[in-house]
Amino acid sequence: MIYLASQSPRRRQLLEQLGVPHALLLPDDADAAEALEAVRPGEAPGTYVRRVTRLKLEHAMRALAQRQRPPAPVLCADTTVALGRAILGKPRDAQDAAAMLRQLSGQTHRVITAVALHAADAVHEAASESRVRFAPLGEDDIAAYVDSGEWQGKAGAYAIQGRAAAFIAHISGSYSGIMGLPLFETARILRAAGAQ
Ligand SMILES: Cc1cn([C@H]2C[C@H](O)[C@@H](COP(=O)(O)OP(=O)(O)OP(=O)(O)O)O2)c(=O)[nH]c1=O
Repeated sequence: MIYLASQSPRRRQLLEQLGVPHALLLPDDADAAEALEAVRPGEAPGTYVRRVTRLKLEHAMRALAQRQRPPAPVLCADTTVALGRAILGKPRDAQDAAAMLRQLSGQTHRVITAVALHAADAVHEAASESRVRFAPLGEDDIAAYVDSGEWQGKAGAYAIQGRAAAFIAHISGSYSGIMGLPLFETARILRAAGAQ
């Protein structure tokens, strides 16, 4: 059994796909968890996503120690959308979501997901980077998508596993990584740690 330190239902679903028995380790304070995701000025997307993943892991390890739950490996992840050097996080509101979708329209961006696992006093890390090409979007496409609410809580304001699939002309890389948990890399670090 491992702990999945994540509030994301997608990550839970993806880990189930691997058949890894797990329990959830959720933060007591959602605002503190959100604060971990602040971007430093000038930080490159790959550096950012790895740093935030390590912070999430440290946060989760503290929660585990405080709650006196049985020890087991702890897994966490972070996903970010990068357009050039610009980091597109989760949109603040509908307007912000529409602005992100306008930026992504007709462009290729990267989706980077880092994973980190604490097991037997060692930390194992991996990351996947994918490229995603959006078709040009009309204002009507953007308005309908924003109305659907699917952008909420999604890096870059879209979900490949949802209606935004209709916008995506091409991907190269890891579909599960774009969704939030790269299964190839996750399985590899679980095996390396003897956790699977
Ligand atoms: C690009 C993209 C992102 N996403 C989601 C995955 C992540 O849940 C979210 C990025 O936010 P994250 O901060 O990586 O994760 P989270 O806050 O949802 O969960 P936690 O930190 O508790 O683990 O965007 C999709 O579901 N589909 C997509 O196509």
